[in-house]
Amino acid sequence: MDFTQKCLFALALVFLVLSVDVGGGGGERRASRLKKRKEDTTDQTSAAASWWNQEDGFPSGLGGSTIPTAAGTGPSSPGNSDFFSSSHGVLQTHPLGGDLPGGRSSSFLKPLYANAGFGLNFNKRPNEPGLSSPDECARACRDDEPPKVCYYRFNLEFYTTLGAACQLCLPNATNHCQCVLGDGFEKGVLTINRQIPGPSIQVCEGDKIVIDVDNQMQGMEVTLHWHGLWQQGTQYYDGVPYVTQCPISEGSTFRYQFKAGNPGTHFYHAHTGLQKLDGLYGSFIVRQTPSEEVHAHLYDYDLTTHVMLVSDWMHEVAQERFPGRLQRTPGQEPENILINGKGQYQDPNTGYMTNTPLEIFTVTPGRRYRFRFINSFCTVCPAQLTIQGHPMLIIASDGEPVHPVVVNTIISFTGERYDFVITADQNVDAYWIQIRGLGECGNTRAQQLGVLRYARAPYEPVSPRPTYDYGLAQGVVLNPLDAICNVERPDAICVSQLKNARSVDEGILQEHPDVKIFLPFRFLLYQPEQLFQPHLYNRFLVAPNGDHVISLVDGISFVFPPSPPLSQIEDIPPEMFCNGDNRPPECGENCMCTHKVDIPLNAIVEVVLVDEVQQPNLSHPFHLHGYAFNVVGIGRSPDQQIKKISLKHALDLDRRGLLHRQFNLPPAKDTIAVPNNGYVVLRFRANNPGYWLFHCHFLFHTVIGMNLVVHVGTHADLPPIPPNFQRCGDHLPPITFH
Ligand SMILES: CC(=O)NCCc1ccc(O)c(O)c1
Repeated sequence: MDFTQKCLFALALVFLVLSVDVGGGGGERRASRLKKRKEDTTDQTSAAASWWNQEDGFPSGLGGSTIPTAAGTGPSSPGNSDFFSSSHGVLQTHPLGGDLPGGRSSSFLKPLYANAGFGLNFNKRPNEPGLSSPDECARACRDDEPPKVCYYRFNLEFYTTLGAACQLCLPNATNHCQCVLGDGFEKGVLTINRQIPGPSIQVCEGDKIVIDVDNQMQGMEVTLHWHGLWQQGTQYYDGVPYVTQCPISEGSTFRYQFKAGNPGTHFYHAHTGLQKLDGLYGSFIVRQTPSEEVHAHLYDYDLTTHVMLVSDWMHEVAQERFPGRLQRTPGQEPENILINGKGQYQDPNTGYMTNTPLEIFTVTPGRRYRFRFINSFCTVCPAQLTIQGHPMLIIASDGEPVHPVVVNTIISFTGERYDFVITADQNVDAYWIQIRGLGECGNTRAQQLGVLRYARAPYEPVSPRPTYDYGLAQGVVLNPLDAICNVERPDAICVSQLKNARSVDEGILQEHPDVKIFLPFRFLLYQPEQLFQPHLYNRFLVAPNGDHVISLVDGISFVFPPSPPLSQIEDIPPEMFCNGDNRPPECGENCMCTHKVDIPLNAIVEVVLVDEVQQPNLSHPFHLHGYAFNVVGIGRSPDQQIKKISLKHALDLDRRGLLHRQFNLPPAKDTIAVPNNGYVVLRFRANNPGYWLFHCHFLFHTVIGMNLVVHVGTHADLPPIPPNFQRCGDHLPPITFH
């Protein structure tokens, strides 16, 4: 395809966008368009609010995924996908020069990291010297260069997909044009700088990060959590509401500032309520210099554009599903999946498919590419990633390097990250990338496609699209759902069987830890007559099967205190805190309090998570803030006659030495799925003082209490509270009317 053709296709897209009904655009036009839709489609309700493949759209067979990138930086010009390139795994600015990283990406519609913090907001940038822009920070890391101070400004708003901004996206737009397409379905969302995902933060280890979060969401409070960053020395900026900070109130700006202390593929997301599901998330990559990066020799390129962030996507705002409906799509299953915010949607009733662009990752033949995969799901569905014809060499999980292992399919859970290397050694062509939602997503058959495209190849593979039921061949699977992890097998490997590529703290490998904590977790099932009584307002979730439940960890359903213990411990009534050994009196099965486990600083801690949920298909991923832990064992009961694991049984297995533990380079992670009807043994050295949330990373389980706080050290171990740190809490003065 030559340049003129590319422009034509781009123009076709713009016209198509213009044909989308954006409302308020003249009654005549609107009426005639709606009429046209009537002829084109059978389902009026969904078609009227969607970006469907219409007969007058793209030439047939081309679809949205054929859209070229920005003029002059299109993937068909040789080598231009290698904006950062090197032959030694070093990230360098490509000699083609001229363009800023923000000016190119695999789609002109939404560069991953364009313009974060500048542009119209430029006047709000602090007037301080020495701040670097997002583009300046997304660079090749070098030993001979001092760290930068990377400044980001995040504007959080209510927003809408397919809005009027989508008419303004020109093919040569170098800035983000504020059009959020999602999967082509029109709906209300929450955005950061009018992008989903939000701006990509890409820095070097040791850089200082400053992020001004301006909350302009009407009637909402918010915090952002930097998932995977340990916040050593900056505990106050971990972003957990009522644990490490007061939430950012509407209209105010909160400045997060911390060092990019631990390298790797991380991400960020809202930690308040259900906002993450509505669009508040983005990638956070901390690169190393080639001399520090243990796997630098395994790849040629580590591109800013080869971040693959996957998220689940609903066609309504998240609150519609919490506590949840009984009749109309009960439960919390997502309608779709997005790859870097992009995708298409096929209406299961009409068969109509939107023609929004798919995400395209461009590679040059013969080269080796590092991909950084981030699972930013909210629901319970595991995500299965397969790339047609391209095995993946796993080199890191949750930012922590492992000994390389080749797999063909990765199964991951929300909060996990996997780094892998792909070699572009196949025919110059385009290849499908398939993300399938497993588990409960089998009901909606949610899946998404992307494209791995060799430079100068077509934009869409010629092979048929993999479908949910006839997908790409799985081959060797990382993290099989059967979780048989204590044996070598030809068809699969578990993340717990990967070997740590760094040395492991000797203390972790001792037989006996200093502290050992068993944490069983389950749901508490309510009968409606227990729940719906006068003056009783217990929270609950309506599960897909109609069950009304809350979550319990060690018999406790976590509630947030009114103030953050980190900054306002004196404002929290001491009786609010509890744990398995100190339950509130007479709470019975329904104990609601601030579950807090105290750990001495520097202790070696072992946690045994035990799945007492017993819901087939559900494996709960637990995420620990402030740390990476070593995964020492994953398993299920070896006793054939024991059908269901329980705390009692896990304790018994441990006494008999039958809990699976292996001490040969256990991998480090910060998020680990506890297999259904199984357990996980993890260990860490409690060397980071603070109040660290430890929780199931399923969003709807977090809001019904599947959390606890790991409190490490004492207040004397903590850095001082930042000046003018916000305060919050109850206002309960004496009643003054006498
Ligand atoms: C008593 C019980 O455990 N009921 C099942 C509750 C449940 C909750 C959330 C889900 O996603 C799910 O599939 C099922």
